[in-house]
Amino acid sequence: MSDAALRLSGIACARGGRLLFRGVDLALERGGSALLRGPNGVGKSSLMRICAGLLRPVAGTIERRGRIALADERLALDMEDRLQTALGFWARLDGADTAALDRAMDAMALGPIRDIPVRMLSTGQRKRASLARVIAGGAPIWLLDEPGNGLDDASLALLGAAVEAHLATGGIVVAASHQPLPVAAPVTIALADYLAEDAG
Ligand SMILES: Nc1ncnc2c1ncn2[C@@H]1O[C@H](COP(=O)(O)OP(=O)(O)OP(=O)(O)O)[C@@H](O)[C@H]1O
Repeated sequence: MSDAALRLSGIACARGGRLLFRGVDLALERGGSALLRGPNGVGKSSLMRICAGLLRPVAGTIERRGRIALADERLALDMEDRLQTALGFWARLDGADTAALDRAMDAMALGPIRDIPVRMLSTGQRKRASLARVIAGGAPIWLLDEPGNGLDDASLALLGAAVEAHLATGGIVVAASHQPLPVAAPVTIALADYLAEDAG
């Protein structure tokens, strides 16, 4: 992960023909983290998708060095599979071995529910499962959209520890969150400061 980087320069975003924000800059190198803040609908998830390469900005440039993993409200796990099987599918695609998957499941305390079908998981368990998918995948750049949603205090602590460990090994984390990102001194982007003039 030593040369991971994510750089945004002058990013502007439009959805449904409406300009949301513009002029967003961000430069993260290894061990760097950023927190996107702002009210509902300001464009946090849209900016995450731009970072992931899933949405094209209407202006600006983006440079990614290193693989990206995105965890958002889409669980992206087969509802009928057992949790471990569903996570194993992604681990294989990501080239992660069984030990990496086991470590990721341990990091999110998923061991006791590994045999439960995904569709039966609670809200917080699903969120932990999607975080385990990201952890197991080994991508240096994590994009976490509302990673704390639905998590109890113990699970929030697990999230904080996982993020801290990732940054300590040279990873990069961008989180859109209504809660504080559980890491020290992230770059904070308050998207409301970048509203386009015609975005009411
Ligand atoms: N596919 C789309 N087509 C048109 N408009 C969209 C589309 N996706 C999102 N939008 C609009 O873009 C705006 C920003 O949405 P986005 O999900 O990025 O906001 P957000 O800051 O993440 O909100 P929240 O805090 O509620 O999750 C919203 O007004 C939303 O309705």
